[in-house]
Amino acid sequence: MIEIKNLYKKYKNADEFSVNNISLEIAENEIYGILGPNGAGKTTLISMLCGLIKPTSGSYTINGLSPRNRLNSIKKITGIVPQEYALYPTLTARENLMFFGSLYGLKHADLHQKIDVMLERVGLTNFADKKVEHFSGGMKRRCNLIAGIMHQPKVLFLDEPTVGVDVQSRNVIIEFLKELNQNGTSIVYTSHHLQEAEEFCTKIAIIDNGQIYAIGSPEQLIANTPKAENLEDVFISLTGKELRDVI
Ligand SMILES: Nc1ncnc2c1ncn2[C@@H]1O[C@H](COP(=O)(O)OP(=O)(O)OP(=O)(O)O)[C@@H](O)[C@H]1O
Repeated sequence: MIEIKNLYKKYKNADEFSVNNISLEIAENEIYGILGPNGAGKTTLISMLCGLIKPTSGSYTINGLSPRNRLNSIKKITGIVPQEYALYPTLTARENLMFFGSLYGLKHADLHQKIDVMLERVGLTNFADKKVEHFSGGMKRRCNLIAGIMHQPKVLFLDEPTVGVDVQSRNVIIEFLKELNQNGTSIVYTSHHLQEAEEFCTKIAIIDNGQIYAIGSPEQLIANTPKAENLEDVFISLTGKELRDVI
């Protein structure tokens, strides 16, 4: 589904590579976690795969399509749920979703019905016509999520989809994502919530300093790390205990 070959990214004026020779294969229908400490390169990697920023070198294909000549086709089959809310605060949830749906070329009649179904699925029916600026963090995250999947993408990229939400919202988001996956959407996601990733992901790449440190299913990663009882133990063993403070 996704093949990444020797991908590098060095931002303008940066001394170091933020993504430093990453090669990965992500199979169809996987729930693939890209995990790493602050500044590891997760967002940079996902942003390149979404076509938001250009690699310095290296290549990737999604469903056999290369962004060099098929970026528009890639955009049609991928969905993005960014870390920052991609919602207009002064519009209502429904208005936001109408806007994103039309961007994806969905027809008006279908769109109304689809929005109702999606809002219901994430528990936002009663707030459909309220402005997003009044929403709680969890409500914004759930609305942000459906904005990214209005066109039923084959691949969905999610950058920390459950950050800053309560347990109830988290559960709704994760259950919704599992359902999407069961209906044929491959998922690539980043998170700092290791217990969530351990339960949710079918495969995980742990990255740091722009490089891959380990790849495997959660069970494989735990089994291959001496004394590890869970994914957090694996993570600490690979990336260390040092703080990653940068400004
Ligand atoms: N636009 C930019 N210009 C210059 N450097 C950047 C830019 N964006 C990110 N970086 C640097 O690239 C490195 C990787 O950052 P990135 O945001 O990809 O990491 P991350 O793993 O997503 O971190 P976090 O968990 O904090 O979101 C960091 O050193 C960061 O400071």
